[in-house]
Amino acid sequence: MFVTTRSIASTAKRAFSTSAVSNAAKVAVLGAAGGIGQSLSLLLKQNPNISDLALYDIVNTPGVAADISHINTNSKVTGYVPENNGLAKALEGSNVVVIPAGVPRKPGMTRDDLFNTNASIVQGLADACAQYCPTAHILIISNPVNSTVPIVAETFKARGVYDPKRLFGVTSLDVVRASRFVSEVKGGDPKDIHITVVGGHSGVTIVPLLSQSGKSFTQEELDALTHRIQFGGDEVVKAKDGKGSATLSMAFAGARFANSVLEATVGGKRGIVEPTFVESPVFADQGVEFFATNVELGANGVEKIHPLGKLSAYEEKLVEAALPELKKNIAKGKSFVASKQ
Ligand SMILES: NC(=O)c1ccc[n+]([C@@H]2O[C@H](COP(=O)([O-])OP(=O)(O)OC[C@H]3O[C@@H](n4cnc5c(N)ncnc54)[C@H](O)[C@@H]3O)[C@@H](O)[C@H]2O)c1
Ligand SMILES: O=C(O)C[C@H](O)C(=O)O
Repeated sequence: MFVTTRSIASTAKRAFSTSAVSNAAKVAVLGAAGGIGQSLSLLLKQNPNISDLALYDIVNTPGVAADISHINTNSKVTGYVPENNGLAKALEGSNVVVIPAGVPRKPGMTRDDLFNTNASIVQGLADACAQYCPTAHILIISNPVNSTVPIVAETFKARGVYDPKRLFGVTSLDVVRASRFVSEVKGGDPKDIHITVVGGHSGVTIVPLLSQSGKSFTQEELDALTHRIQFGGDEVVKAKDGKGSATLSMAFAGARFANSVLEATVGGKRGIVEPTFVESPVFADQGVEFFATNVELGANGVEKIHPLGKLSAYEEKLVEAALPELKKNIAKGKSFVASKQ
């Protein structure tokens, strides 16, 4: 169902003609009525690089879209639900698709416990993206990211449209948390504290490289900060006490990552580097096909995958612990898609 009566054809045309900036884009949010989806859509409405914001969910998007559409920025907001081919209409002409659809954790659950529900949701949405916007940049927030990203890759491969440069697992929240948590211990403005976080997005697969921050830490600080960055999500899950996981900080981190992708792709800006979980050569020789490191973004998405850089002995051990878990998570995502074919 449309919130406005405009046809999808006119939506697509407008995406490149009547915005405040000449290179403005269409962005679709799938899962837009959820905790992350609503706040993320609110932040994206303030982004001048976006001319069309298409909000899709299985419920409630007409209301969310009507509400956000009153904000006085240039972008046009449309809301879609599955009826009347809503998903196809939301996706057609999209330059970027952000996916926070799926269930969040409750206390006592791991992200992998979400697999049974979220794998099918993500696969279904990925299959629609492969059909209706095969060249869009796909940003995956839905957990478990270590498995949902390979699910999207395999789904795109099955349709013959996979481009590894255009698929990103969003790990920005780990980096946002790391700079905040380090500032709490060491002082300073978190915006000036840059912590590289590599690996994946769950527990021991989240590997902060504190030795590269230019700051010095006692062993006690290293242990405490590393644990807090790896398990920061649990703090929010526990505090929300059964009402979900991080939504507001995730929306902030997701909007920042989406903006970087837009600036590099449709905006033509060069030299933007973001941490993200992508198909990567860094540990491919050890059978780990996807890995998060800093990635330079370019016109076609992934431009250059940065290496790990120099690691301390402590960090080498963290990476060693992350690799088998990552390998298992990636294999689980791939075999899920294979089992459906
Ligand atoms: N990558 C990260 O760093 C990160 C951070 C926080 C949360 N997450 C994950 O993001 C996901 C969403 O979290 P949330 O708190 O927003 O959950 P939520 O339950 O508040 O919202 C999820 C939304 O997805 C929608 N949805 C379900 N199936 C759908 C489908 N087939 N198509 C479209 N929409 C569908 C639901 O209707 C709901 O509105 C969870 O899997 C969570 O674990 C990831
Ligand atoms: O912890 C979660 O389940 C949500 C998210 O992955 C997070 O890191 O906050």
